[in-house]
Amino acid sequence: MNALELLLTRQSDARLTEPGPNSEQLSIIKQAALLAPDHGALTPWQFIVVQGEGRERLGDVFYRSAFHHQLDERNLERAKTLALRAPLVIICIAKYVENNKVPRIEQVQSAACAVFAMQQATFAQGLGGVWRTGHYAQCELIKAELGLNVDDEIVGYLYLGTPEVKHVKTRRLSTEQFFSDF
Ligand SMILES: Cc1cc2nc3c(=O)[nH]c(=O)nc-3n(C[C@H](O)[C@H](O)[C@H](O)COP(=O)(O)O)c2cc1C
Repeated sequence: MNALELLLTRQSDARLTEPGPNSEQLSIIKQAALLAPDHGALTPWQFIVVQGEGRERLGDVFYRSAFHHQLDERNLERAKTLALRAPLVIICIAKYVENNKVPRIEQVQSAACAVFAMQQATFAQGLGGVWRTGHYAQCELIKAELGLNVDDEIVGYLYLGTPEVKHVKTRRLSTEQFFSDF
C-alpha cells in the first residue's frame, strides 16, 4: 500500500480478532509512534503494550475503576472483558513535561499524533485497529495503578488485531464543507 492509498482509505475496525500484530509488525507500529511531531523534542509519550494475560490484568484494573466509581451492574460486568476485545491493546499516554515554550495541550496533541500514526501503521500492514477512550481514559485510579502522574493524560487505548469483518468506510465528507479560501 502506498502512502496516499493509506491516507485516503484508512478506517477503523471496531471488531477485532486473532491474530494480532506479530513482533515484526509491532516493531513497525512502535517506530511509527516515535515519529510523531514533537515540539521541542520533549518526547512527552509513554506506551504500554498489553497482550495475552496482560489483557485480563487490565480488565481487573478496569473493574476496580468501575467499582470505585460505582458504575452500574452492566458496566461492572463489562469492565473485565473490555480489554479482551482485541489481541493487543496499547495504552497511549501523554507524559506531561513542564516546559515554558510547549504547553500541555501541544504535548497531548503530539501523543494523539502518535496514536494515529500507530493506527495507520497497523492498517498499512493489512491489520485493523480502533482508538478508544471513555471513562477508563479519565480515571485517576487507573492512572495511579499504571504508575502515571496526575499530570499525565491517557489519550487512548488503541485496540489492534485482525478485522472480524471486511468493510469499507462508506461515510465520505465533502471537502467544501470544511475548507474555505481566505
Ligand atoms: C480521541 C478519540 C477517542 C475515541 N474514543 C472512542 C471510543 O471510546 N469508542 C469508540 O467506539 N470510538 C471512539 N473513537 C472513534 C474511533 O476511533 C473511530 O475514529 C471512529 O469509529 C470512526 O472510524 P474511522 O476512523 O474509520 O473514521 C475515538 C476517536 C478519537 C479520535
